[in-house]
Amino acid sequence: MGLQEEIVPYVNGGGGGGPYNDKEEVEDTVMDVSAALGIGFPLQRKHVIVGYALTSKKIKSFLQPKLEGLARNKGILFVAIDQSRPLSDQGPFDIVLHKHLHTTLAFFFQDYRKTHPEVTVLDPPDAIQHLHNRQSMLQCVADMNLSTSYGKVDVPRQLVIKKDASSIPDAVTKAGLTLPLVAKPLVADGSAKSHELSLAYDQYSLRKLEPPLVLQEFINHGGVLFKVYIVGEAIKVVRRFSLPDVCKRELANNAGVCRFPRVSCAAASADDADLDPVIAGELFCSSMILLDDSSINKPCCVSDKSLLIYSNPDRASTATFA
Ligand SMILES: Nc1ncnc2c1ncn2[C@@H]1O[C@H](COP(=O)(O)OP(=O)(O)OP(=O)(O)O)[C@@H](O)[C@H]1O
Ligand SMILES: O=P(O)(O)O[C@H]1[C@H](O)[C@H](O)[C@H](OP(=O)(O)O)[C@@H](OP(=O)(O)O)[C@@H]1O
Repeated sequence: MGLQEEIVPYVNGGGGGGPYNDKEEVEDTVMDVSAALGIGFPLQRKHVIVGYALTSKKIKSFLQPKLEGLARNKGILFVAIDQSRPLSDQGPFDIVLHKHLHTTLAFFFQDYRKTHPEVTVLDPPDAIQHLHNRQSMLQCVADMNLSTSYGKVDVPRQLVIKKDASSIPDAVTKAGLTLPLVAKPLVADGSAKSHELSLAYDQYSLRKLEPPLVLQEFINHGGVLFKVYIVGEAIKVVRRFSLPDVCKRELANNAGVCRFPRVSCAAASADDADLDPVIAGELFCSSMILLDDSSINKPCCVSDKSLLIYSNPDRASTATFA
C-alpha cells in the first residue's frame, strides 16, 4: 500500500472534513512537512522518535490509531512524555511536540532545549507565549501593517476588558466600537472555556459578561472563512462555514448577548460550497495554524486565529485576523 492510500483515510478522518481531499496533495504535504521537520524519506536512520506532551483531549483528536500506525510504518514513533518528570530523564527524542504546556513542563523545556540543541522542539514555549492571549496574539498581525494592490491584512477593532463588567458600556462608547460585537475570553489556553464566544447586539447587555475578555467589532465576511495550515513550506488552505453576516435590520431587531457554538470546526467544511465570487476570488488565509520555518529549532510564532475576508467598497479585499 502506497503512502497516499495509507494516509488519505486517516487525514480525511474516513468521512471527509479533514484539511486534505486529494491524494497528491496529501503526499506532497506529508513530504513537505517531513522535509520541514528534517525527516527525509526513505528515513536515513532506523526510526524517528516524536515525544508528545498533549492534553487527553488533543491526544484523542490528533493522535488517532490510524496516524500512529501510518507513522510507525514509516519509521516514525510517537512516545508520550511524562509531564511530571524532566525531559532529560526521558527519550531520546528527535522531535518534541506539545500544546498548551503547564508551567512545570514549560520549565523542563527551557532546560532541555539548552542541553539537547539537536532535538527539534516545535513551538518552543517562550516563542508562543504571546498566543495565549487574544490581545497579544493579534498584535503581530496589526504590526505587519500589510497592504498591497490585492488588499490588506487587518485585525478587527477591539477592546480589552480586564475587570469590572459594569464599566463595559461606557468603555465601548469611549472606544467608538460599532455593534454587533464578538465577546471572547482574553485567555486562549485551549480550554473549553477559552472557546466560549458570544455575540452582543446591544452594549448594555455587555454588563453580563465575565472579564477578562476581548470585545471585537463583528466583521461581515459572507459566512465563510479560510483556515490555513502551515508547517515550513507546506501550506494548505481549507474553507469553513462561519457566522452569517449581520444586517442592520437584524441588529435593530435583536438585543442582548447570545453565546454561539464553535461554528468553524473541521465538520463545518465549506470546501465544496458555492462562494460569493467576490470572496472566492480573493483567496486569503483565515484561522491560521502557522508554524513558520523559524519554529524548527528557533523561536517561532504559531498563529491560530480566524481570518475573515470581506471586500471594501473600493473592491480591494481585506483579510482580517479575528
Ligand atoms: N470579529 C469577528 N467578526 C466576525 N466573525 C467572527 C469574529 N471573530 C470570530 N468570528 C467567528 O467566530 C468563530 C470563532 O472565532 P475564533 O476563531 O476567534 O474563536 P476560537 O474559539 O479560537 O475558534 P476555533 O478554535 O474553533 O477556530 C470564527 O470561526 C468566526 O466564525
Ligand atoms: O479547524 P480546526 O480543527 O483546525 O480547529 C482547531 C483550532 O485551530 C485549534 O487547534 C483548537 O485547539 P485549542 O485552541 O487547543 O482548543 C482545536 O480545538 P480542539 O478542541 O478540537 O482541540 C480546533 O479543533
